[in-house]
Amino acid sequence: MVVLGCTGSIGVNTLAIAKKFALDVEVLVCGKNIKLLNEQLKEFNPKVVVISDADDIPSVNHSNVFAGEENILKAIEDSKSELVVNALVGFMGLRPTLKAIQSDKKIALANKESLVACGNFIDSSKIQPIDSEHFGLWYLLQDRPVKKMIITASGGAFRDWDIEKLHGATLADTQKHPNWSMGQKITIDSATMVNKMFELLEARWLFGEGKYDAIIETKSLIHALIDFKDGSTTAHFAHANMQLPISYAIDAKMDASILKHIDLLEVASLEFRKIEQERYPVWQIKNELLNNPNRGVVINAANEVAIEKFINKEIGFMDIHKTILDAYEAYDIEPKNVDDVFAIDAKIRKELRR
Ligand SMILES: NC(=O)C1=CN([C@@H]2O[C@H](COP(=O)(O)OP(=O)(O)OC[C@H]3O[C@@H](n4cnc5c(N)ncnc54)[C@H](OP(=O)(O)O)[C@@H]3O)[C@@H](O)[C@H]2O)C=CC1
Ligand SMILES: CC(=O)[C@@H](O)[C@H](O)COP(=O)(O)O
Ligand SMILES: [Mn+2]
Repeated sequence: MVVLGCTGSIGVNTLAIAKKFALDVEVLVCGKNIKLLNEQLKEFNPKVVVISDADDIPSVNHSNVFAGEENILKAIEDSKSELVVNALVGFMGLRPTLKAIQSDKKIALANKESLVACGNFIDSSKIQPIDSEHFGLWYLLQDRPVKKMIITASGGAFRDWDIEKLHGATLADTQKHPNWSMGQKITIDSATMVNKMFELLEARWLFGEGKYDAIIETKSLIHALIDFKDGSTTAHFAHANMQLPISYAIDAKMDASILKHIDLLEVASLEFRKIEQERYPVWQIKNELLNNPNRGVVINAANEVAIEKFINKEIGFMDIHKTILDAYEAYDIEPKNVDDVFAIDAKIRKELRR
């Protein structure tokens, strides 16, 4: 397989599963973490390696190392593997997703930004979702009429903070996720609830038109629920560990034991909460966005610029919400094709960075 983002949170878990099932790793792609990459190279011995920065090539212990986006795309195209695991973060994951589809590969997709920004132009039949909630929905779906699909949110780092204090929240504060250990960007997205809004769009593109919603389940032990028309609701329970979704994304017929079952007596109780707009202001456009899913490209670009500015201390935490809501109002545009997606993304980034 080809593993994009091998040094990240999903990438490392993917390689743990590759090791467990003795799977062949043909290509490894990462950014700047050359130390971890070199350890992975000793273990997996891929044919091709691609990193982000050409200056780092001499530090990589491999004879076939390339750098930059063009070489990521070439490595996908040239590979013999049938499967590409896309665990890159952000909009930069979109071109590799499109290239993998064009090259007739199956995609194990963690890079939700691909679907958020470009879902209308991506053939979802090629995708097995890695995202835990979408894996949960996929696991629960059966041939029965569905009324509503519900995904859960943890509530993120600030679910119990005084709302007045949120303006002063720092980058370090955003990273204190209550249940999951993940990369920096998704952990910020979890604190703003942007992650859940993205996941509703992701679900819409993966599973089609229908009713979708999200609620907070504070322990992240339930990942998805389906309300069936008959009045039954089923829920997907599993420990908060991405190795389960990754295993199925790599092999949909997975029949091995991956995680321990949850002991409900040990859990004792679960708590559900409504997602409140006061704490998570972006949530006010959730329904509107679900009715206009093509506008995902707008909120994705605005979110990525806002996060950059927040990390650089140019704006405060709550300004991330404001940037997204303002951009959603200012840019009432929808892409008609893939080229439009890239053009709209570039325009919004340029204008918001001014
Ligand atoms: N973490 C999780 O549990 C979940 C993550 N996701 C999604 O999966 C994706 C990955 O998330 P996560 O693993 O947490 O992110 P991380 O930040 O942990 O990892 C990102 C990976 O992308 C690599 N990368 C970044 N920029 C470049 C570049 N320019 N060229 C090549 N490689 C690059 C990084 O390399 P390096 O570190 O070497 O710089 C790293 O390997 C995101 O879209 C996220 O929303 C979805 C569900 C759960
Ligand atoms: C593990 C996973 O799938 C993440 O997307 C997780 O859901 C993030 O946590 P939040 O529920 O806090 O957004
Ligand atoms: Mn998720």
